[in-house]
This record gives sequence, C-alpha cells and structure tokens, in this order.
Amino acid sequence: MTALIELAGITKVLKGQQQARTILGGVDLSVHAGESVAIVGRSGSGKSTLLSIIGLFDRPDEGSYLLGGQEISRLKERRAAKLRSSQFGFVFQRFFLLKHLTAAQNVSMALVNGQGWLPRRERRAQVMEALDQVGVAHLAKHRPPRLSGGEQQRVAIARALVRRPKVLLADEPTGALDTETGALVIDALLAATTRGCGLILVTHDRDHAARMGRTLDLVDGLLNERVYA
Ligand SMILES: Nc1ncnc2c1ncn2[C@@H]1O[C@H](COP(=O)(O)OP(=O)(O)OP(=O)(O)O)[C@@H](O)[C@H]1O
Repeated sequence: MTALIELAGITKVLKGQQQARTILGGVDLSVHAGESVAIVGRSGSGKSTLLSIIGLFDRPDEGSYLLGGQEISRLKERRAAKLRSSQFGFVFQRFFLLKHLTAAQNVSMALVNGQGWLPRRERRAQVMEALDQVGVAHLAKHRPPRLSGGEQQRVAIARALVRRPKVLLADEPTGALDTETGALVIDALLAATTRGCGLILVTHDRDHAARMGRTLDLVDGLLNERVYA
C-alpha cells in the first residue's frame, strides 16, 4: 500500500551569521493511513522544524517528500497552500480559538475557509460530527472562555478534523494541560486514526508517546525507532 507520507533523506540546514547548523541530517519516515507516530527528542532537536516541513510550512534543503505517492518537496507556495488546507489538520499547544464565537462556529470557520460554499444544513452536520468525534458535541453552543483547557483543545481538534484531512499534525497539543486532561486530548487524536487519518504527534510526554503505534526519537538530526521497556 502506498504510504500517506514518505520522507527520504530530508535535510535542513540553518544558515546562521557565523556558521551553518544542520538541524535535520537525512530524515527518513513513512506514515500509513490510520497509523499514529510520536516524535520525541530533547528541546531544540528539530521536532517542530520537521513537522513544519511535513505540513508544507517549510521546505527541506534536500531529500524527497512523497504525499500519497506524489513528490511535493519543491512545490510553489500557492499549490502548497492548497494541499496544506485540503490534506492536513493542525493542532498546536495553543488552541487559537476565537473567543467571541461558539465552539460550533469556531469549527465551522474551518469549513467556510476551506471548502467553498456548502449548504447550511450540510455544514452544520459536518461540524456536529467533528465535535461528536472528539466528545464535545454537548458544548457546541459554548464560547471558549466558558470551556476548560482540555475542552478548548478538543474543539481545536474538531476544527482540524472537520475538513477530513488525511494527516493530523499535532505539536505539543497537551503541553498546556494537566495529565488527566491531556489523556483525553490524546484519546481525541487517536479517535481520528480509527477513521484512517494518519497522526504525527510531537510530544515531551513519555506516556502520551507510548500510546502511539510507534515512537521515533530525533537525535542529532536523525530519527531513531524507540522501543519502550
Ligand atoms: N527560524 C529560525 N531561525 C533560527 N533558528 C531556528 C529557526 N527555527 C528553528 N531554529 C533553531 O533550530 C533548532 C530546532 O528547533 P525546533 O523548534 O525545530 O526544535 P524542537 O525540537 O521542536 O524544540 P522544542 O522541543 O523546544 O519545541 C533550535 O535550535 C532552534 O533554535
């Protein structure tokens, strides 16, 4: 089966004022539909840089990046932006919800921005389905200031899922949450994989990493498989 994501020999060098520094030194990674992968590594090891390349916010210096079998490492920005919004869902440590809109309206914004016109009833059904998928449908009419951090993050995950992305990229999504609430957020992310979404989670939390199908450690610019005892 063709991998959703296939990276081979991805490099990224930061050209500072004094000397260049290799952040990624030839990263290989493949992720299939429905698979979950954790990326761990010490602070500054390049995890977010790698996620930015996968999410097409940044470009590698060298290497090949196949998305669904298609080479996309050298795309022009306009085409990259299209793929970014149609193929990827993003979740960050901060929730970036609009305070004056309800949870449902926040999720709906992603549909309005991404898919062009949809009949109102259809849009509503998709929004409620996404909220339901992450267990917060009952909070649809609430505004973010009335929600807990974990609830807000689950609304943010619903917003990422509503366009039915092929890949979900989550960068420290539990970083601002306590352990118990963080576990619920991980449940919500894993729920997406049962529908065939690929999940790449960057985390410092060992327990959350261990819940993914695989854990990869980014060390000295390379990904190493980590086996938990
Ligand atoms: N735009 C930039 N300009 C200069 N240095 C950068 C830039 N982006 C990242 N870096 C440096 O590249 C290295 C990798 O950063 P990155 O954010 O990818 O690491 P990380 O593993 O995600 O770290 P953390 O776990 O702390 O979030 C760091 O040393 C960072 O300071």
